[in-house]
Amino acid sequence: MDIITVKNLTKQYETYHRGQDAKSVFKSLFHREKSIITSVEDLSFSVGKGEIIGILGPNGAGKSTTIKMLTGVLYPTSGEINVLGYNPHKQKNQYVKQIGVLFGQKSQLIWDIPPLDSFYMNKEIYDIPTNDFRTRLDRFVNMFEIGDIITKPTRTLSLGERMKCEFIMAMLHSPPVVFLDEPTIGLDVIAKQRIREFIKQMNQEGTTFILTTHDLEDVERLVQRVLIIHQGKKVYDDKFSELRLHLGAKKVVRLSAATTIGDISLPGTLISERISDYEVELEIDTEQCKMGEFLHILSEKVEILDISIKEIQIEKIISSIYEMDVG
Ligand SMILES: Nc1ncnc2c1ncn2[C@@H]1O[C@H](COP(=O)(O)OP(=O)(O)OP(=O)(O)O)[C@@H](O)[C@H]1O
Repeated sequence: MDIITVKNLTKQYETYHRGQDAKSVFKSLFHREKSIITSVEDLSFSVGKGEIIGILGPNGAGKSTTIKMLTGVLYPTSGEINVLGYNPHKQKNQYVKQIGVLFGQKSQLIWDIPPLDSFYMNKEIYDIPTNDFRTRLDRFVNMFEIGDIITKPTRTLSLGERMKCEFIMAMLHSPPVVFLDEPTIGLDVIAKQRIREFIKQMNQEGTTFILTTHDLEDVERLVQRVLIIHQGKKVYDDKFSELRLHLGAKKVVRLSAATTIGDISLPGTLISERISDYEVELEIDTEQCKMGEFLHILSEKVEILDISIKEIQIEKIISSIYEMDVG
């Protein structure tokens, strides 16, 4: 069952040219030339209940703008958004109670007071019954093991501690849909792991998550479906597991040899990086060149010292999708 539908969503920003040099900056004080930036263009997708969907794309692709429109922070220029039957920007007051929001770069906690006081503030804002509030708070604090820090002023907390508290802020009213914009940005490996476990647990209990991230480990560990946007447009929307198929059956081979490695002219084989005369990284399309055949021919050409065979990196697959779109 779809609980989010987005149809032909477009967002344009109006900006004014100021120019680079002093003369044009001065001129712009009297006459400002307007220009339009299209951040999101004709974007359509839907999200089913219980999904974890990742919105990916390079810097400036329009991910945050999309999340801001979905959460009702920004008005779309055109198009439609329906989340749980609500129109986010038109029914904002009722809508905010249905969703949780976390912007990795922007805090919802109040800097000078302890997180616990901010949690109590949300209890009032969201009308959370006292018993539910206590049960959820106890549970989340135990899950994150942060019982000892929630009474310290927020400004004294580490980034990881603060982010865990931000998650609690976003989840205390038990929203069915949660939007996360860069939820693990700047965190260490352990904190990232904790946060991913938390998201997974909440998802298993029925929460739908829509997240943006540049962290491909978030994607590999959490996300079931990816939506890739580039220059505001959707360029990919499918299961994460299908992403690998996009580049065919490619493998990466790291090879070091006792002798100089010259050109390896085999169909479906390409030297992707030459580290030295004796060490290279190759990309092999195993549909065109079987691994056994490759190894056999290779061993006739060079004296192999070491070899490793890996799956192609997910970064490469994703950037190949942007590149295809760029043409
Ligand atoms: N308030 C604004 N006024 C004008 N242009 C804006 C505004 N906000 C965003 N943009 C532009 O819209 C485009 C998309 O920005 P957005 O922040 O949505 O990208 P993003 O995919 O989230 O990028 P990043 O990964 O860097 O966070 C960019 O070109 C950005 O400069």
